[in-house]
Amino acid sequence: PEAQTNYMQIRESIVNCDDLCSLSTLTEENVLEVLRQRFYKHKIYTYANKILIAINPNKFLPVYYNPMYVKMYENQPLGKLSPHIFAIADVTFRAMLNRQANQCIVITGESGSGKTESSSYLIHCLTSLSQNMYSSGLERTILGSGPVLEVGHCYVMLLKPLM
Ligand SMILES: Nc1ncnc2c1ncn2[C@@H]1O[C@H](COP(=O)(O)OP(=O)(O)OP(=O)(O)O)[C@@H](O)[C@H]1O
Repeated sequence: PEAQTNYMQIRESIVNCDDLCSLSTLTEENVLEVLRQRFYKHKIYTYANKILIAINPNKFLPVYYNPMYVKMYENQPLGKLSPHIFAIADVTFRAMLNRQANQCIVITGESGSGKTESSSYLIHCLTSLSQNMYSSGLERTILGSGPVLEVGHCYVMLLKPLM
């Protein structure tokens, strides 16, 4: 029973590892194990410091995309709450406003990994965050136009402050 308890505790700590940089031993095997165990628990997002790793669940996970989540992640430092794409949108948006400087989000992954889907969630969140400043047709316009720049398996989304 003691070995069983230890095993459960190790599993639990693996699943709760929100940031790969907090692993005491950083090996490819450990990284993959964390991502795998989290994925089994429907935790598709994990940080590697300020990088967000998203694993395509291939099904809609409503728990992630409740509109309330945009509010929840608003103005929160990265890493304070569970890893989420809305957190990335929020910190980038805030950095753009506070520094009055261009910011960019790079989304990369192989074909079918979820780049387009992730771009849509980012645009959705950025639109909500900026709804006081822009017209409500913005999201439709941006979603219709697709990512700002696509190079190979890489999308680059540029956020530019209004002068
Ligand atoms: N976060 C997600 N939640 C639910 N389903 C997702 C998610 N990400 C991706 N998918 C599913 O995976 C499919 C493929 O994703 P997507 O089209 O975004 O990949 P991609 O990286 O843009 O592919 P390509 O480079 O070939 O255009 C989507 O149609 C969607 O069904």
